[in-house]
Amino acid sequence: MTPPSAAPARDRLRIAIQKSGRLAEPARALLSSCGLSWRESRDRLFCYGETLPVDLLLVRDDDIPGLIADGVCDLGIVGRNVLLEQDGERRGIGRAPAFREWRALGFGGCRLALAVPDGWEWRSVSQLAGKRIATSYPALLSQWLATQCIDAKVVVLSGSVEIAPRLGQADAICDLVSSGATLAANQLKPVQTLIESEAVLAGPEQAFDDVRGELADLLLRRLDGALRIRHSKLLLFQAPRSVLPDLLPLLPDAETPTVMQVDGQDSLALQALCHGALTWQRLEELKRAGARGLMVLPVEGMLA
Ligand SMILES: Nc1ncnc2c1ncn2[C@@H]1O[C@H](COP(=O)(O)OP(=O)(O)OP(=O)(O)O)[C@@H](O)[C@H]1O
Ligand SMILES: O=P(O)(O)OC[C@H]1O[C@H](OP(=O)(O)OP(=O)(O)O)[C@H](O)[C@@H]1O
Ligand SMILES: [Mg+2]
Repeated sequence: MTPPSAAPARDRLRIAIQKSGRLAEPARALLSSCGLSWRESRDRLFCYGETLPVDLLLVRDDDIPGLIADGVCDLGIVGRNVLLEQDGERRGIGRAPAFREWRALGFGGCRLALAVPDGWEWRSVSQLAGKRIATSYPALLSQWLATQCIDAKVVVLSGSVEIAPRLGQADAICDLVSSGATLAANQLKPVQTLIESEAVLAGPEQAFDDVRGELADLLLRRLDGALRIRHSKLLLFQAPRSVLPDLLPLLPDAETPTVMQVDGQDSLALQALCHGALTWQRLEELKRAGARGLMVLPVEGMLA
C-alpha cells in the first residue's frame, strides 16, 4: 500500500513554462516541434496535452524552480540565471538541491555581468571592496563575491537595476546583459561575467520512477533531435566523382551524405544534412573544389 506521505503517482507529465515574456513563445515552439499540441483552458493558465499526456502550466518564470521542487510540476523551461539563483538561495539556507538543468535549449541567451559607471578606470575586481552593488541576483552575486574574497554590500532590487548608480543607490550593478544597450543607455560598462545563461529544461535531481519517466525519456529524445536539427540545412549539389575526397571534408558537421549516380555521366548528385554553419564562404569553397548547382534548403522536419 502507498504510504500516506508519498506523492500520488502521476500518469501525465506537467511542464511549467513562462506565461508571457521572453521565453514564452520559443518554449512553446520548441515543445510543438517535439510533436506536442494542447487544448488551452479558459483561464489560459493550463494547457491539456492532446497528442501526448504532457500538459503545460503557464506561470511566472521565478515560480518555475519552486514548482519543480514542490513536485507540482515535473519539468520547466526557465533561464539558467533563475535556476542557479534559486539553487543558491536554497543552499544559502541549508536546503538540499531540488532541481537541476536537464538540457540547455539554445535560446534566451544572455549573461549575468557586473557593470560599473563608464567613468571608472577598471583594473581589477578588488576595486569592488566596500562598494554597494545593486542586483536582482543576490545569491549568485554573494557567492561570486565570496569566491573572490571581496566584502561588498549587496543591494537587492527586483528590476530596473541599471538605474541604481544614477539614483545614488549603488556604486555598481550586477544584471543580465544581452546586447549591452541597456548598460550603454545608463552610462555603465560591463567588467566581469558571472554566468553565461540561456533557457534550459529544468527537472528534479532524480529521474522519475513511474510512467512519467518514460514520457520524460520520450520527450528528451525528441528534444535532442529537434535541437540538433534546429539550425541545420539540407545541402544539394552535383560534382564529378573525382573531386569527392576534396569536397567531403568541406561539409560543415554533416551526416553521411546520400550519393547518387547521375545517369550516363561521371557526375554524382549529393545531398547532405549539415549541422554546422553553411556560410557563403563555405559554399564558395565547395564551388572552388568542384561542386555545381549548390542549393541550400531549410530543414523543418524531425531527426528521429
Ligand atoms: N535582454 C535579454 N536578452 C535575452 N534573454 C534575456 C534578456 N533578459 C532576460 N533574458 C532571459 O529571459 C528570461 C525571462 O526574461 P523576462 O524579462 O521575460 O522575465 P520576467 O520579466 O522575470 O518575466 P515573468 O513575468 O515571467 O516573471 C530571463 O530570466 C533570462 O533568462
Ligand atoms: O543588454 P540588453 O539587450 O539591453 O538587455 C538587458 C536588459 O534586458 C533585461 O531587462 P528587460 O528588458 O527584460 O526589462 P526588466 O529588467 O525591467 O524586466 C535585463 O534585465 C536588462 O535590463
Ligand atoms: Mg520573473
